Amino acid sequence: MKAVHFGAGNIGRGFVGLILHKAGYEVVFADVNAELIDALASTPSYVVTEVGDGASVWTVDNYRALNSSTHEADVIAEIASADIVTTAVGPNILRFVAPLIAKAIAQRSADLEPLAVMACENAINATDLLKVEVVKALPDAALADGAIFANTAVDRIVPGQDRDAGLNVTVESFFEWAIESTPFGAVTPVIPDAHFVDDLAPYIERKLFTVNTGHATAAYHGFAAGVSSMSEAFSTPEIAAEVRAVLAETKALLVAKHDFDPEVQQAYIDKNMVRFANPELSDTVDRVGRQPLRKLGRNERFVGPAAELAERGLGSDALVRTMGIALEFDVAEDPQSVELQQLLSDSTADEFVTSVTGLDAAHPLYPAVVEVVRAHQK
Ligand SMILES: NC(=O)C1=CN([C@@H]2O[C@H](COP(=O)(O)OP(=O)(O)OC[C@H]3O[C@@H](n4cnc5c(N)ncnc54)[C@H](O)[C@@H]3O)[C@@H](O)[C@H]2O)C=CC1
Ligand SMILES: O=P(O)(O)OC[C@H]1O[C@](O)(CO)[C@@H](O)[C@@H]1O
Repeated sequence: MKAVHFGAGNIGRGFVGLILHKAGYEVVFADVNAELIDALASTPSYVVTEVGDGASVWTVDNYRALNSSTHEADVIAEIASADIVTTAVGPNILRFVAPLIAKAIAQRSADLEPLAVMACENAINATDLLKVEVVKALPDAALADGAIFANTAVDRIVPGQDRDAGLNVTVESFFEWAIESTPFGAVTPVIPDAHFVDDLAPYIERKLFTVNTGHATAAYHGFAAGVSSMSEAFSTPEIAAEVRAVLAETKALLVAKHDFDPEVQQAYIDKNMVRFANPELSDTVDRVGRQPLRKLGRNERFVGPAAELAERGLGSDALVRTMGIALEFDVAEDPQSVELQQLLSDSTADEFVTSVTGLDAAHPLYPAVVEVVRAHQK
C-alpha cells in the first residue's frame, strides 16, 4: 500500500505520516521545503516522541521524500499509482497542491481502485475545498470519478520543534483522526488508528469550536498580556477564565445544534483544558495564534460559532471579546499579522469586518463585531 502525503511539517511527520506508517503504508512525503525534503530523503527513519498519558516512542521508516516544487512530475507519478493522498499544508495552500493531484488522477490507470483523497487541515470540510480546486484543474470533470474525496477532522497538538531535533518530532500522546465514511461506501481505506463516521459535521465542529477556539483564545489573550508560552497562558487565571468563557458559548451552540449531551461536552472541554496546559509540550502563543486573518474568517473558530449563536439568539460576548483581542496580535514574522495591522489602520471598522470576517452587514452578529473592531483601532 502506498500513500502520498503533502506537507512534511509538524502534523505531516508527527501525526498523518506516523499513522499511515503504522497502518502499513509506504509514505511518500511531498513538500516544497528543499532542506526538509533533502533531510528526509537522506535519512532512513525519524522518531516521534509522545508526551502525556500513555506516551510511546515510534520510529517511522519505509518512507521516501520528493520536492513537489522541483520534482512535480515524479510526485504526480507517485500519486497516480498510490492508494491514498493526504495533505497537511494549511487550508490556504490546498489550491497549490490540487493541480498535481488532478494531473495524477488524469494519468491513473482505470484498473486501479479510486484514489482516496483526504485533506487533514484545521478547517471545516477542507477536502471539499481541495476537491473544488482539483476538479477545476482536471481536463474533464468526469475524471473526478477516479478519486474518492473524504473530509476529515484531525486532532493532535504538535508544537514547533527544537531546531536541534532534526526530523524528530515531539507530540502530545492524544490524537483523533475522524474520517467521513459515506464517500467510500462499504470499503474504507485501511487506517486502524482513524475512525470512520457517517456524519463528520458534529465531530469537526466539536473539534474546531472547542480545541481550536480554546487554544487560539489562550494564544490571543496570552499575546496581549505579554505572555510567550502556552503553558504560562493557561496558568494565568484571567486567561484560563477567558478560555472557559468562550468554550461555554461554543458548548451552548454544539448542544443546541448537534444535540450533544451537555455533560459529555463539559467533560470534553475539561479534558482539553488539561491537554492545553500540558507542561511537557513546549508551545508558543505566536505559533498557536499564527495566521490571524484565516482564524478570523467566516467559517472559522470564532466568527463561525459566534454567527450561529447570534442567529439562534444566544450570547457570544466572550467570542467577540476574543476577536477584539486577536486584533492586537502583532508578530513581525507572521505575514498575516502584519497584514492585519495594516488593514486595521487603513480600513474603517465596517470595511475591516466585511473583508476579514465575511459577515454581511445585515447579520445579527455584525454590529457587535464592528464595535469591537472600532474599539481596537488606534
Ligand atoms: N500543528 C498542529 O498541532 C496541528 C495542525 N493542523 C493542521 O495541519 C496543517 C499543517 O500544520 P503544521 O503541520 O502545524 O504546519 P507546518 O508548517 O509544520 O507544516 C506545513 C508544511 O507544508 C509545507 N508546504 C507549504 N506549501 C506547500 C506546497 N505547496 N506543497 C507541499 N508542501 C507545502 C511546508 O513546507 C511545511 O513543511 C494545517 O492546516 C494545520 O491547521 C491540524 C491539527 C493540529
Ligand atoms: O493552523 P492552525 O489552525 O493554527 O493549526 C494548529 C492548531 O491545531 C492544534 O493542534 C489543535 O488541533 C493546535 O495546536 C493549534 O492551535
